[in-house]
Amino acid sequence: MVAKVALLDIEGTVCPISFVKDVLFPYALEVLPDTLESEWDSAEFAQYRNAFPSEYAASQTAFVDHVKDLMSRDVKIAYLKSLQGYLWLRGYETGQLKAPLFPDVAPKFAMWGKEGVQIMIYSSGSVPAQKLLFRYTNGEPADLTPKITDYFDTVNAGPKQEASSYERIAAKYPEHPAADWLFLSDNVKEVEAAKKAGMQGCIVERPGNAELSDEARKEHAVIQSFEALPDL
Ligand SMILES: CSCCC(=O)C(=O)COP(=O)(O)O
Ligand SMILES: [Mg+2]
Repeated sequence: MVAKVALLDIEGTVCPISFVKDVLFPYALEVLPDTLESEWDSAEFAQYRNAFPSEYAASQTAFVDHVKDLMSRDVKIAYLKSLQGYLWLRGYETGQLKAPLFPDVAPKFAMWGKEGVQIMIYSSGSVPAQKLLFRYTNGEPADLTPKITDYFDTVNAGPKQEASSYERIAAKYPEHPAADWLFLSDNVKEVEAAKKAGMQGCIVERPGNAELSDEARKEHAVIQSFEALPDL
């Protein structure tokens, strides 16, 4: 496995799914009513409110009900992801939120840095939300953003289960053909899409992730820790 770019998913790959479901989502729902109360008509909040379908942007009650419904079904739609990033900002800045990265992640970032391997992120979370998560981690140093070259989400790259999204990402770096990229994710369909686009792919199996099928284990490389990755 020789790669020049490590392209990383977030949830279920660098941090537990439970951090997103049991910490980030409840935090967003907790601060939502007060945020709407104080910012509903503000110019800053307009970009988030106006991105919602008009029937939900019309009243605070409809807005909250829709956000709750989307989050209960873990719908990864761009306007929700964008709002979540905004709601999490204060939580990270005040120290209430800190991303619990798996212990093998930061050491691997350091190693890739030494080896000249570029680190890029591709998550359903919005780019601003991705930057917050890597800016405020439980690691030492806590801020891993200086090690990350670029960030991709469903807005600037497209859906994560489509090969065309990975082609778009690779095309931004003509010096790195698709074969130079290694995509790491907990999601089998995402890894299959990356491989279809010509990237290398590997499934990351973390505690709390969905069970992998025998077929997925046969078809793809599966690791439980970044330590298991050979030097790139
Ligand atoms: C980086 S924001 C928090 C995670 C999140 O909201 C999300 O949807 C993560 O999905 P992923 O594509 O990283 O599995
Ligand atoms: Mg994931």
